[in-house]
Amino acid sequence: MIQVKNLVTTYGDFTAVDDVSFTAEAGRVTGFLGPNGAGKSTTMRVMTGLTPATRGTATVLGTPYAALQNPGRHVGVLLDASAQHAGRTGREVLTLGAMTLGINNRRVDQMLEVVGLTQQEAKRRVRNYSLGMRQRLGLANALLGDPKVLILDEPANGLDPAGIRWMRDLLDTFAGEGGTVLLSSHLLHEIEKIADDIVVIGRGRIVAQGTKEELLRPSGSLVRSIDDSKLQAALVAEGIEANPVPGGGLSVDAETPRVGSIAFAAGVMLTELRGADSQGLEDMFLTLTSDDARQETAA
Ligand SMILES: Nc1ncnc2c1ncn2[C@@H]1O[C@H](COP(=O)(O)OP(=O)(O)OP(=O)(O)O)[C@@H](O)[C@H]1O
Repeated sequence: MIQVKNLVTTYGDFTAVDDVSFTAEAGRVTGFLGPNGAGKSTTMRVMTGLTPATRGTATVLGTPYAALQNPGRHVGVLLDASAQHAGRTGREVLTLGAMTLGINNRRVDQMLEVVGLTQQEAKRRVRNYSLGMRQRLGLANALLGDPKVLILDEPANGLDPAGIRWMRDLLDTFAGEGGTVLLSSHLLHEIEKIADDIVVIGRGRIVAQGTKEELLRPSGSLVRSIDDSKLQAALVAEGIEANPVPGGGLSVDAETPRVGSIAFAAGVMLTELRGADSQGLEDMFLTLTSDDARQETAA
């Protein structure tokens, strides 16, 4: 389990992470989603002891990362797949990793197989790896010490759709065996495919968190009737928000049975009543992204 509590990280007078709290549970894959510059990497760097917290705490398996003995045996970390030594072969990277962790060299071959790098590819220098291959190697490195927790910054970056599916299966298996996975991405559709739980961050603050089903669940209804104004008045009188939508009808902040019964009581005949589309998270994320894009353009 990973626990972040009221975490604040500042760079000079700039607050990159602003009172962030969330938990990544064991047995689940938690997606950490946010636009570029939202504070994901900074949070992960604090979790792994690379950047100090200004305030608040981040613990992994109940302990600050820096206090773990031989942390690679407990926590697998992949923060920047491009930062691996370009002059070493894939096999050398893993062999050195195994030596540092004090584990049997046999694990190198096992991990190469797990991440789908061939013996031939393992002999190539990392500078000649594609980004997707570097991600696979980084993941093999993170898995070397047979950890209980994985912290992965943008691990799907550079993977093709088949690679993303492969990663989802691998992380699902890891979590299925009781492991904790936290992975970041700036792409909603990537996170949607891989994660069970989602934490959304924007400009250093958590803006939403919950299970994927909760966050993507359609909420509200779309209703059309022979008298939308009368229906709107009846809904508003019950304290329910109802707004006209282009093309006719109302978008209503209530589930369909409640809308149906209010329409019935008000004597308004309905011509259409259905659940709204699951646009909520996507809309929120697009707003976050466009706000940040505007800021960057203005800067
Ligand atoms: N060492 C640093 N000094 C000053 N500002 C920094 C430093 N590192 C990060 N920042 C700033 O903190 C903010 C958060 O950056 P961070 O890298 O955590 O975002 P991110 O969500 O991981 O973004 P991306 O998806 O682009 O990787 C950004 O505005 C960034 O410019």
